[in-house]
Amino acid sequence: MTDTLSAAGGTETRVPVMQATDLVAGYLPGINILNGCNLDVYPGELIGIIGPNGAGKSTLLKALFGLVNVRSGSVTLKGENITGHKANKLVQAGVGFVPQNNNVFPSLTIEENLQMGLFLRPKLLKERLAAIFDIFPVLADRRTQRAGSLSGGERQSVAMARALMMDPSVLLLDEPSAGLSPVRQDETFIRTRRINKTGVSIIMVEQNARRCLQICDRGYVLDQGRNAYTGTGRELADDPKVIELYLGTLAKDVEAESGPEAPGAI
Ligand SMILES: Nc1ncnc2c1ncn2[C@@H]1O[C@H](COP(=O)(O)OP(=O)(O)OP(=O)(O)O)[C@@H](O)[C@H]1O
Repeated sequence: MTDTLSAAGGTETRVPVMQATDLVAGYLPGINILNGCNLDVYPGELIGIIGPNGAGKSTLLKALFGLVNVRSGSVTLKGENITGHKANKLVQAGVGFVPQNNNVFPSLTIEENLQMGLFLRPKLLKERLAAIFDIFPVLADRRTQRAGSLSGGERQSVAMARALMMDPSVLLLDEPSAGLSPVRQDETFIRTRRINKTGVSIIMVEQNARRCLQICDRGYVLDQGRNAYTGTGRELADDPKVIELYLGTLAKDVEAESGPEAPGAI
């Protein structure tokens, strides 16, 4: 599906950067986790996906990135069908993915981690490192430090930076603030918005639903593998039903679970 906009002198048809239509997907035979999900992200948008534990948010990201078997429905990238394409092919086509856990190579330095993100186009290393260090200046200062010695927030920065090395059109972020203190969570959200402002479309799954809705252009509430509510971040954050069902305790729970983290993190 495309969106037709009025523009000076005529109409302009916008093609979504990425679009999922009626996605059904799951891990085990006969058990579907996604039960007909729909999602689209247009150029330059920051999309938030929220919902209760087990709703299928991470599974949706994995289905977009070819990491879980799509049983029916489709995924397109700039209008091209990419349903079921493998992750390496998707990276080459302009999709970046930052998983929630195990998202850095701990024994490698920060710079080596970033280099790994560009192994498909090593000739661009100097140029891409300069662009990334512009967004993450602290990574440049600490480029020789091993990723295994970094805090959770710092690792998250390295993982995001690595995914950006290929200069993706769309970046998929799986709970980037998970396990971080409130201050580090805030830094992560600000950084995510900054990356988005450089022109990268972003689809972000988040447990910190309120904060996610504050920064995203549009959001999707998933429940039991289906779209429950969709709207702008503001519309969802102000919707009494969404507040009652999904925001009331969720944000408080996440804040209570977040532990302190060392100062001076990236
Ligand atoms: N590798 C797997 N094999 C089998 N079942 C899985 C696998 N990964 C996730 N699931 C199941 O899929 C369901 C949805 O999980 P998913 O991680 O997508 O939910 P979520 O909305 O991201 O939840 P959370 O906020 O708790 O991370 C859960 O019931 C989970 O147990």
